[in-house]
Amino acid sequence: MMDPRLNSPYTEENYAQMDSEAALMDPETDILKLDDDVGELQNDEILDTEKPDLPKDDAVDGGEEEADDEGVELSPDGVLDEETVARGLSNLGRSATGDGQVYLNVTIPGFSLTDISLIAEYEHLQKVEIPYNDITDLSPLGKLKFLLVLDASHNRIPTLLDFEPPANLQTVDLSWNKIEEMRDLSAHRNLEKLVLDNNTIPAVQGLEKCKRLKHLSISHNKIKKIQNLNDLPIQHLNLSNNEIRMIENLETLKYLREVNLSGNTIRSLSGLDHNVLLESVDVEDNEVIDIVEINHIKNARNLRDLNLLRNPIQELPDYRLSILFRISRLTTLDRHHVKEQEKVAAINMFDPPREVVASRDHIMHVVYSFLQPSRVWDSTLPNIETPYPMLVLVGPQGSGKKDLSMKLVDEFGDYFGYGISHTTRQPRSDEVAGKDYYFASLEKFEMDIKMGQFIQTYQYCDNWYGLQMESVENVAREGLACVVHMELEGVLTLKNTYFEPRYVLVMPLNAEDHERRLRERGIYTEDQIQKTLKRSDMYVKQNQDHPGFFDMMICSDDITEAYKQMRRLVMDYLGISTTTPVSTAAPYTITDTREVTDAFQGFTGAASSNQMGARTWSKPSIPDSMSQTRGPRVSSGAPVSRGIVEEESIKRRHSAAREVVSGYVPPLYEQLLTNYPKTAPQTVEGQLGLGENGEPRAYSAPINPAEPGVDLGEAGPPASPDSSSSQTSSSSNLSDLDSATELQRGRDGKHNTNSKGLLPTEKVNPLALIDEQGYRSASNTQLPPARPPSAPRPDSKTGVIRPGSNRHVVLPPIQNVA
Ligand SMILES: Nc1ncnc2c1ncn2[C@@H]1O[C@H](COP(=O)(O)OP(=O)(O)OP(=O)(O)O)[C@@H](O)[C@H]1O
Repeated sequence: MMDPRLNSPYTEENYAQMDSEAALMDPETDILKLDDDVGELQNDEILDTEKPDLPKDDAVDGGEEEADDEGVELSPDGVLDEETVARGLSNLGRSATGDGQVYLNVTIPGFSLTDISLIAEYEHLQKVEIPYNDITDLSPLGKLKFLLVLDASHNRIPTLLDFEPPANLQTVDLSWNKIEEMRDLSAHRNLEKLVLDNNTIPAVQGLEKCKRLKHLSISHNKIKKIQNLNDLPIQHLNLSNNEIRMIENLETLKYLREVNLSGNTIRSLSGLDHNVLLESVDVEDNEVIDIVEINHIKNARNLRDLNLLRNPIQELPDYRLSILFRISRLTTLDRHHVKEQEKVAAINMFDPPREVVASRDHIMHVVYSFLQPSRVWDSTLPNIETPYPMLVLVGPQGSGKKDLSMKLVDEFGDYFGYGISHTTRQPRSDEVAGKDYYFASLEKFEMDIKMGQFIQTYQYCDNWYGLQMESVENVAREGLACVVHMELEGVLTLKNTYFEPRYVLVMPLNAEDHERRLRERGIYTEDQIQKTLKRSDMYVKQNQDHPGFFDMMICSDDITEAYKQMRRLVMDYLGISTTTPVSTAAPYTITDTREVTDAFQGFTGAASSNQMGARTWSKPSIPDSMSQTRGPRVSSGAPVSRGIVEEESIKRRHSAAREVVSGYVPPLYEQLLTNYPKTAPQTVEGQLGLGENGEPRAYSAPINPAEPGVDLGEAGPPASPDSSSSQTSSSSNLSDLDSATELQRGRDGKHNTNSKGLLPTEKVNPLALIDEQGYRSASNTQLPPARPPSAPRPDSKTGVIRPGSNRHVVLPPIQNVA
């Protein structure tokens, strides 16, 4: 057998041949490895991939001797012999001195070696693997000047690296030995990886000069305190299964990427706050109990792997989602791969997007309402033609939307009623229960939720707000469109319902004015003011990010101006001349009923021929069928000015017609960018009514509080015009009214009148109407039970008109009239 200690067992010829083949050889075979490669060889890999997987028990104990197949005894009495070394050599390559070919590695596991003196003669070895022996003395290694990698794990070595240091020793595995303490390793300053697992080391020390140490593992020892690691470039630190109680002195480990502190008695993750490059944290089997501990590793932007198994924190409800919510970038948690769905679930659970909250809110109310005995809300029942008309003023607190709503209802009481929300907040001194809000205790509010009463609810500044179906229905039953005001979240819920309100964003654009207004009210805390101001940005963003979400925006910096704008808008809806006041408080005179009729008709004509969309507002007073008979709008010989919507619509149609005739097809981008209204222009039907004998009057039903069967509740009905004042206002605008009355004539030309000779929508109590139809209402405030499927549907032919949705007047869409 050739002497393996020789520099080159091969001739120059062989070497040349090997040199050329080197690149082709499989590195796995471990037959040929040039010395150039050794330097680049990842020491970790060497240890990991080449270390024989020999459990300690399998190692040959002293006394037993190895023999090969031919019966040759290897290293008798634990003394390393040449034959054993020869068999363990591998990786032929250029020597570090560059003067020949040598074996660079030796692997001699499990030979019960106690004496390795012979190894000193193989001075070119760069990698020595001698695990699973009984070695106590490594001093012969001092002769291996070129040693880079040492694996002497599973031996009986009592002292750490107690031999003359090879200049470049980089990787050392001395796990499973008898080392009782760490000594000064200043001499091994090129150490990059040191593994000292399963010894009995009580303290980390002696590493101060190891300025290249990247990997330190001292698990299963007796370490009580993390210390003496300052400023080391450690990337992987394993101090698992020690007696460590707190994480400390790691802040200077700027390169720390992986830390394993499992199997200690650590309660807090504080101490990891500054290790921002952490990718993996393993604190399995510790005493981490509080979810807030996670905050200490939140700053680690690269953290992907976290193990908190066997910590009390696992007992927390929704523990896994809580963690994922706090650190959503994790890919592995508690050794389990994190699924995308979990991350979504975590966000939906702990910080759900407003849309999700709204959907849940909606689902909750739908479910609770289904759990109640089935009810049909006639007046707001959706139908294929038009939804029930609602106007929602939305904006941040203090934007003035409530004032605008109230004022609108005051002035346009013939058209709008105020939808009173419920709230758990305390009434203010100037507020009237049942007018501003229905004030309820939290218990009552919750009970109402469970009773399926709400359409939507929202918690704002610790108080609950909600709109009940009955509030809307109360307004609808009067034949009025409902005006409500709410925060954005309420709108998001409403958008899930079958209601299709128009949404007007009332926005104070000047933050300072807004703040001043909030402060002047003197009812908000500083926190509330700040929250409100912050939420203003949210409204602006919502408006920008979701074009069309709001049908219109009104700047409410100047509330008077805002109301003017609102008023114009509403008058435009209603087709009322903008030059004339409408309220009984500020009546205006209609000089020529024709003008009114014509105005309405013109409005109808324009919009009805507009095919841009289908969403409409309805006013449940006038049969649709009648609304189609109107002619063009002319007033007193002069054309009545059209609404802006109408004008725009006509312009668009004319231009479209011209383009079609001329064969012009707009390019795609133009089609895409054309700023059509987000909401569809509609057919405008009877909004106006003619009184009997040609008298103009309000067509909507003035509710007489004294009238039996009508319970107005605590606060009475939503603002509703007084019928006498309406009637006497031949002056009263409601230019509309003339034609509306006309429209309310039956198909046979007769009025659908009740016993008092009034139009059903004017005097008929909807509840009485329901009773007439055989429905019973337990109390006046209660709505009727569901109509049995077999029950005849009330219709105008029988002279009884179902309140609400079977009669429609349609309002045009909101356009910015500014
Ligand atoms: N049903 C509801 N759903 C959601 N938000 C609502 C609802 N009812 C009222 N809100 C809104 O809750 C917020 C707080 O109501 P509150 O009555 O305390 O407001 P405010 O201080 O009077 O301010 P504002 O003048 O804007 O109404 C307001 O923005 C209000 O519009």
